[in-house]
Amino acid sequence: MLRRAMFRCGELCSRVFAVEFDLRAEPLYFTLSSSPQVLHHDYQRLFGECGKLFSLHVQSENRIEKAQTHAEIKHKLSSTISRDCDVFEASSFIPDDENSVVKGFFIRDKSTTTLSEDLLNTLRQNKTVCVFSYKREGQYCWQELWSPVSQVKESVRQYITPATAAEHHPSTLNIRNADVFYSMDEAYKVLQECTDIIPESKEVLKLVDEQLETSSGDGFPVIVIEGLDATGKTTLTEALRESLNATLLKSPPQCLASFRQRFDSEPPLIRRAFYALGNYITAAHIGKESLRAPVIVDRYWHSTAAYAIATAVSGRVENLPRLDSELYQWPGDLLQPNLVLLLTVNPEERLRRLRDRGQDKTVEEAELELNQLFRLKVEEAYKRIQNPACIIVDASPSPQEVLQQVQHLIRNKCHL
Ligand SMILES: Nc1ncnc2c1ncn2[C@@H]1O[C@H](COP(=O)(O)OP(=O)(O)O)[C@@H](O)[C@H]1O
Ligand SMILES: Nc1ccn([C@H]2C[C@H](O)[C@@H](COP(=O)(O)OP(=O)(O)O)O2)c(=O)n1
Repeated sequence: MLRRAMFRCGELCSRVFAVEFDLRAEPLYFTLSSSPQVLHHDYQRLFGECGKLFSLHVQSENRIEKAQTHAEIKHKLSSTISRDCDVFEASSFIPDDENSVVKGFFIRDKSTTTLSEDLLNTLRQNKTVCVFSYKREGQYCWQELWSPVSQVKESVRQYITPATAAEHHPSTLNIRNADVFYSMDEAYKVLQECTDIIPESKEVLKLVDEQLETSSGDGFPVIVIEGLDATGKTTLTEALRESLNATLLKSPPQCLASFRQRFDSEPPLIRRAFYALGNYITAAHIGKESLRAPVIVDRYWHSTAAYAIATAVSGRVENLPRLDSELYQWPGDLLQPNLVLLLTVNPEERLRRLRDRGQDKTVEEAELELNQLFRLKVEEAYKRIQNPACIIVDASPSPQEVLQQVQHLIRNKCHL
């Protein structure tokens, strides 16, 4: 019998484990079985190297607790563990089964110290954390529930059995209502669940309650400008406000500005729910303002969904939810704009603009590469969002030329 509620009896063997061994490649997938299996080359690289191997998963019925424990462990692993340790993201899931992912880490400790074991033992005090260790015998490797030497118990050996990739990348399985919210209620519930631990949640919910008098907007056109940081959104939206005599709004709205830093430090579940609610407040403002003048919006739901999806999905662009996935659909209860424009510039020009603003001067190579993967995923997710989809605008020319290009589009599409 397993000591924890985690991975209920019998369930363990129907699960696939995925270790993000190399971010540019597919994870390494394995299942468990009671009979030994010969491991081939890739698995030998992960399990065959010398050192101690562990995996650690967090499972709890309480999603806020689960998200926070996962974030704390991530922080502890990156700040405490020695340089001789490799830490990889690892998850366990039931293939193509929505919401089945249990997130965790895989730890390879090549040191001669007991630092990782001491740390794992501390983390294990938390009832939601489950630790497995891995042992080798020739070409075989097995997993068993880990406990410190002083408390060794009989544990069931489960042999590592190579598995193939499932149709949907595991990191896409838990996106709905954990990273992206498709109704206000779902995002609202998350903040309600954390009012005890994050008092600011109450204030945010109060602002949402006060603002929610949305008209569906039969008034002036509503134009959203989207794009990665430093693609020129501020420059363009200011120019459009002047030239169209428009009202300029943004999401998250000004009334949430003082809460942003607080929620940015929270795990994705809470952080994304905060941004989702920001869109509903902005929607209420749009509803009112569009009765008086055209409205320009600096970031809206495309940003919320694209960043959330790109952060949730690990590794390559190919791992994103498929083109026709429901995950790219606009929430049914959120006011739709008339036009969404996505500003794009090539990576070199964007870096130049960031540098001119005094940012990103000391980005290390590795981080640059990760940023590059992330940027590609955000842009691709932006382009896949539907109803309304965005129109791509090349924002590399001068501010004046970009403005003219956009004015032309607005005239054609919105008859302004
Ligand atoms: N079309 C453009 N050509 C060259 N530089 C630009 C252009 N648009 C904006 N910039 C500059 O690039 C930087 C980022 O622009 P900004 O409008 O602040 O982007 P965002 O709001 O998307 O982060 C600023 O220093 C701005 O002056
Ligand atoms: N409507 C919005 C706006 C921003 N976000 C999130 C998405 C990203 O995590 C950040 C991007 O913010 P960032 O500070 O880069 O943006 P600006 O510099 O304000 O253009 O905010 C969102 O989720 N929804």
